[in-house]
Amino acid sequence: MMADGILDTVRRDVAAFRARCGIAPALAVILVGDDPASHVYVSRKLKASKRVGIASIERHLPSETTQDALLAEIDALNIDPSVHGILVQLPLPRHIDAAVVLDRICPSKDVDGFHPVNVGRLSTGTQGLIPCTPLGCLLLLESVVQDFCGLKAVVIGKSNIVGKPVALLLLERECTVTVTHINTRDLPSIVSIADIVIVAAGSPGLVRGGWVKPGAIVIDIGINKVVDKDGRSMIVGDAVTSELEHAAAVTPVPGGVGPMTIACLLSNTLRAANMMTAGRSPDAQGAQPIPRAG
Ligand SMILES: Nc1nc(=O)c2c([nH]1)NC[C@@H]1CN(c3ccc(C(=O)N[C@@H](CCC(=O)O)C(=O)O)cc3)C=[N+]21
Repeated sequence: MMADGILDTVRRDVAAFRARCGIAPALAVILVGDDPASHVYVSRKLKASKRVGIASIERHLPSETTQDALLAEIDALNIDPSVHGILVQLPLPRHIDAAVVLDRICPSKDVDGFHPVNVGRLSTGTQGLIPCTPLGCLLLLESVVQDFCGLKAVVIGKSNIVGKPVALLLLERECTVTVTHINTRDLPSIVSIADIVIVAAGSPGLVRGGWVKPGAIVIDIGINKVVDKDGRSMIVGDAVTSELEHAAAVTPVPGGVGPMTIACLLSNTLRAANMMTAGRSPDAQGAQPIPRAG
């Protein structure tokens, strides 16, 4: 799996960082409340950190934590020089305004790439920290696409964490990008022109075989919990994989974009640590190039 290759590279580069700086890169993960899926994701992130030698700090706060208390927690991590990356697991409880919280994270420690400074950097093609899922999609695409120039990419979904940033990354690669969403009309006919289909709609079975042209590449970002006919619950994506034999490549769910997200989070943490120790950060002057695969 490609995520394993990235993790191997991160592990090697973490060792070099430790040799040079005498400390390990450190990732702080803040989890508010008891959402079971969030707990599973956070434990995966912490386990993967351990595997590559990144130190992790877990802050588990009760669901009734006030917004001010959460902001104070972020402030403390922001000024702690031994912390290189900060991630606040989403979704947050309803009484907390996620936009205010994400705004508070120091952009140079924002390993999710959700802070407006990093969003702005991405939109101008000059940022430091790229959101993990979109970056993972790009790396998967780069493993099968030699030249993106002029390819037609259709993105289904316009969220801030996936749809919009992945569209910007593909635009930066000179794709012709169409962003579609829940109110898009004639979605199947729009998808049918695509060389690259990126689906992040959270709708199981949305993308049917007949929507996708032969030879297209499908990146499936959906994570949907469904119950099969024997009553077992399982995770499926947004594309009907069994109908996509005519596609050039389709990412599976599970085992596709999800593990890449985690690998990119750790890669971002190492990058944040390297930028910080080199006195260069995405909120300082000096733009960082978008990293390439390989
Ligand atoms: N601040 C923040 N940053 C995030 O990056 C973030 C978040 N909040 N909130 C939730 C989403 C979701 N997410 C996933 C990460 C890994 C898998 C993953 O590894 N999935 C495996 C297992 C799937 C399963 O069995 O559950 C796979 O697809 O193979 C899935 C989903 C990160 N998110």
